[in-house]
Amino acid sequence: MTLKRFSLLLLSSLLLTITMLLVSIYYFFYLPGIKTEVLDQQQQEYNLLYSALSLSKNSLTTLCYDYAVWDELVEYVGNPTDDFVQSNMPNNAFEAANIDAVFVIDTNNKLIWDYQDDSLKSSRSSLVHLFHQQNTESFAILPTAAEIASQTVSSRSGYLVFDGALIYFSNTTILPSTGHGEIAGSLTMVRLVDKALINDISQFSLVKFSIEDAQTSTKNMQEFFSLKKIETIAPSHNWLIRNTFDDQVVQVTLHHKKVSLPQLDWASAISILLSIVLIVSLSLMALSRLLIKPLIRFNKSINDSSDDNFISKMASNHFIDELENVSYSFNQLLLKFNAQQNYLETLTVQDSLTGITNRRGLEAFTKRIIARWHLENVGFSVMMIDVDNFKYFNDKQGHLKGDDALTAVATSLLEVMAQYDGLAARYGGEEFCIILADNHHQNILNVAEEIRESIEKLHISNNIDDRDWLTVSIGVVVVDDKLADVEKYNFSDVLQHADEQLYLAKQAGRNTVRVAKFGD
Ligand SMILES: Nc1nc2c(ncn2[C@@H]2O[C@H](COP(=O)(O)OP(=O)(O)OP(=O)(O)O)[C@@H](O)[C@H]2O)c(=O)[nH]1
Repeated sequence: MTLKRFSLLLLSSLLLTITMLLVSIYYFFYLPGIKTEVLDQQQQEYNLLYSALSLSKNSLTTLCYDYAVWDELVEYVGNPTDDFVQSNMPNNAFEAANIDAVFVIDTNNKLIWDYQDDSLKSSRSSLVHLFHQQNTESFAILPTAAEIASQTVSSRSGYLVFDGALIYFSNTTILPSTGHGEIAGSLTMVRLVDKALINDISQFSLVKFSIEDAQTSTKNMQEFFSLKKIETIAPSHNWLIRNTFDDQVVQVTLHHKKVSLPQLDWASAISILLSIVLIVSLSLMALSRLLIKPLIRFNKSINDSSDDNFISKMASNHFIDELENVSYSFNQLLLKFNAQQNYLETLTVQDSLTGITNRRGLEAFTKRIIARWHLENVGFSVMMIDVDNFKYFNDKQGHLKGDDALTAVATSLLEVMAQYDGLAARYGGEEFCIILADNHHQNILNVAEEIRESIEKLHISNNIDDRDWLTVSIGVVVVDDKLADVEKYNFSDVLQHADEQLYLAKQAGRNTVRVAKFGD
């Protein structure tokens, strides 16, 4: 698998993983959290409504008891006076306490005094009638005759429907404040659960609710006045409130503020997905630019090198440190490799003893000269240089000294040739060859003489014949420009001619130069 494909695969799986992670977070963490939060809120709203409705019930019951168990009221039932009413039962006190009706009844169930709010005034007789009517043995609202006779203290409260409206009543036997003694009658207080009260409770509890007639489908509806746990999220929840005779009277509907779970917003989801795709694409581009492309270039430069044997340096200044290190190490390796290569190449064209170019190097150099000669008919010169009586030298002074002498001769040749356009090489054994671009007869003769003299001036001890120093004989051939039928000749012909001149130089007594024109 290519690196490009691998990174594409890697980033695709990254894209998939991020998407799945986001979806999982949404469904397994975010949504359940929100669900619990909404359920908690709905439960709190129910608890608040429960407390508020209970408070409105309980406060009436407490107030009724406080008034009923009171010596002055006992006295008043026995001897009703306007003074008592004016100073102790003012209408505005009941209005302030949200009490819509108050009835003081003696032990004979005779109405002694009553207060009714305007909303109930028109139904005054019917309300009292209702109390009496409902007062049976099984469902009593007022103390029964038997209870009065047996002086049984009673306290009753509950819901009733009156003229289609829900009322809450509380009835307590009138007793002296000690809580003992003869029952003087009973006190009934009524609170109308009308729109005004519902509004008050709504404002007080900050919960919106309504109370309506119980619908027909109340079979599975639960009782309101037993603290409930809300199990499901819904826009509203319903409960029943029964009247004191256990009839299903009204249903309470709590309208929740937070009613639904957040829906998946497709526009947001798509924009998140697009953002992820964008981020992943940018990452891919960055990865490609910073890592993949340099590696591909790196690979290409190595591959290309196998075709032309030339390895180019790897580009540096990479953003990724490791890549920079690889590039640096590779370039260092390349430097070492090139140095080795150069060294090996030098070895193939360098004479190991004298250090100057060997015969192979000479042939490589000659190719260019010969090419120009054949193609453009440009002339040149060749010198064959042979150390005189070298066998004798070796025999007398030893082979090692002979090697040193050859090295000294080669070095001297190099020094002289440094001034001229040409190449000095060891041709083999004690024989050297020089190729010069110049083909001016006199110039070449001068160069050859300079070489001959420079060797003699090395003063390498020889002691042969009458000569003290080691010398060389030189055979020179000058190849003129514009030679006729140049294509007929090759380099070996030139060398052979130079060799002939060398032979003549030896014949002439050695330590001498012989020059001839090629072709003569
Ligand atoms: N020390 C040493 N001797 C070498 C080397 N190569 C060739 N020789 C010697 O060079 C000598 C050449 O001897 P000859 O060919 O007889 O020629 P010469 O003695 O120089 O006589 P002329 O050329 O006629 O002056 C031989 O004894 C070779 O052994 C070398 O690399 N080192």
